[in-house]
Amino acid sequence: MRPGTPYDLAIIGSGSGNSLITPYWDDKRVVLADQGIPHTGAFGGTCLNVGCIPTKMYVRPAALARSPEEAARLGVELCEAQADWPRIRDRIFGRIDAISEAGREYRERLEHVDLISERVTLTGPRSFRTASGAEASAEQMVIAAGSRPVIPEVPGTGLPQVHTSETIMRIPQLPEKILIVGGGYIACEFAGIFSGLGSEVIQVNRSVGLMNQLDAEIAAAYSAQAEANWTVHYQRTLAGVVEDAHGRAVAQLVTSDGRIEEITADVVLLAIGRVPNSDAVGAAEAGLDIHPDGRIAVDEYLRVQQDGAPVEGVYAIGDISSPPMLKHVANHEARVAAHNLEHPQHLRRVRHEVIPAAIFSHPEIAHVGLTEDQAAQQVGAEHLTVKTQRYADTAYGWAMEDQYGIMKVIADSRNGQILGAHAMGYHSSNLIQPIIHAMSFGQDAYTAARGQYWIHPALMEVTENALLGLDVPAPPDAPL
Ligand SMILES: Cc1cc2nc3c(=O)[nH]c(=O)nc-3n(C[C@H](O)[C@H](O)[C@H](O)COP(=O)(O)OP(=O)(O)OC[C@H]3O[C@@H](n4cnc5c(N)ncnc54)[C@H](O)[C@@H]3O)c2cc1C
Ligand SMILES: NC(=O)c1ccc[n+]([C@@H]2O[C@H](COP(=O)([O-])OP(=O)(O)OC[C@H]3O[C@@H](n4cnc5c(N)ncnc54)[C@H](O)[C@@H]3O)[C@@H](O)[C@H]2O)c1
Repeated sequence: MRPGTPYDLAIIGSGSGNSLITPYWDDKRVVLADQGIPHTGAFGGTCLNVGCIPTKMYVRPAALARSPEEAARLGVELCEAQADWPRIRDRIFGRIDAISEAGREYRERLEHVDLISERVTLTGPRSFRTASGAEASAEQMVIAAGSRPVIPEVPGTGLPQVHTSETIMRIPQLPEKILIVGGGYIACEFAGIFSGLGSEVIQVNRSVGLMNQLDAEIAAAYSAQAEANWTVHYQRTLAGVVEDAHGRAVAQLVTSDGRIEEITADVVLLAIGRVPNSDAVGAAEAGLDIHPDGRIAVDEYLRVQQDGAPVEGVYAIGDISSPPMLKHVANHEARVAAHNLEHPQHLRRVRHEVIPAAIFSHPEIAHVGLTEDQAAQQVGAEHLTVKTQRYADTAYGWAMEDQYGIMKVIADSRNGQILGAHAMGYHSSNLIQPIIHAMSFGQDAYTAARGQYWIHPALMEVTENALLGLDVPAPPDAPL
């Protein structure tokens, strides 16, 4: 680091923050601070090292390991699947660690970029101090310091058998039995992975049902599938974990009627949410406005707020400030922040209207827009038209002998505006994309269904039929 003169740009966080260093900064001075991923010190943030990418690299082998069961339904006998965890793990991290390391080396080589591999704390909106005491300031700043797993304040979470998403993917062996605490994205994705690879999975959730934040029909359908695929216990809260004489974890759970229940497992995975790292960067102490859930407050241009007013040239992006903690949202915000840093006189707004997401569990879930309950509240239940299309009622669904796939689309029956879509089943994250497209570009359901050819008999006919099933008016000169 070069003490004294301010940098042109300071960035905290090498996840989405790393992509802000565009060629515009080639003749300027940039400082990028990242303390590294806990336990490995890896460069490049959550998605690459401990998030989206490695989890989905586990989802694929887990799906393959399930194929004998699916094949048998279609009359094909495959031999029993045998997952080789060390090989799966080493293939995944063999690729990821190399990419992370290459990213670090590239940044270190750049003359105009100083990389600080230390924890930093804001000393003001445009300045920070490193853990070793060096100070830096900059004309412009982006805070992209992400989020971290919530660790419940109960005894035993420090035991070596107890993991979060940051450590579970590097364990030495596939656990025979895993206890997963939580009923959201991370818990459900890992339940799908470990059950597919052959572990006995017990998932416990505080409330009744899994993925309760979703449309109620999809949450209920998913919960029923999960209950069929692995063991699920509801209304259990973790009270602590101890180690037994055989080195296994014994989780103590409080039931809804106050009893203590014990579950013994090889490993315990805690997946009960993530909190923004605003406290870890000292955002409140630096005078920035913080939402009650810990997110740094930003305006529509992603400028941080101080006493309700935007701070020029200081931005926050990604999990530290976004309501949805999703990589595609963080990426979009990085593009907006990159533009606004380079064009302070022509700021662009962030686009948060149509945000989709997928949960890569077994089955996979995808959603965009309002749930049916939210849509009813927003436009009135009497104005809704809703179609739930079963995969099993399409030609490709017959080919798959599909048993549970559904896509539900919700629209305003007065004008065909698509308000939301929710799907569960094979490749639902792909099948939903035409609806994301239609919603993003303001295309009504009638036109989206009939204004294009749909390849027959592709699985995408699920999406076509869901749209065709809505009771919406044909616009003037509608496609036939
Ligand atoms: C298991 C898992 C699976 C996921 N799967 C998906 C998915 O499939 N699809 C999807 O869209 N999203 C997924 N997500 C969410 C996604 O990973 C995040 O939304 C995204 O990575 C956030 O990016 P970011 O740039 O805000 O933060 P990060 O990528 O977390 O970057 C923040 C960086 O800041 C550093 N940092 C923090 N505090 C300091 C400090 N004080 N000083 C210096 N450095 C600091 C951290 O070390 C980190 O490298 C997943 C998350 C997890 C945990
Ligand atoms: N595919 C994806 O896009 C993907 C995958 C993983 C994570 N993520 C992102 O990461 C975020 C965090 O994921 P997550 O699964 O940890 O959080 P989550 O908010 O999705 O789910 C948290 C779960 O933990 C439960 N819970 C909360 N506090 C609890 C407590 N004290 N005891 C017991 N249970 C408790 C909640 O009821 C909920 O079921 C997600 O919201 C999502 O934005 C996205």
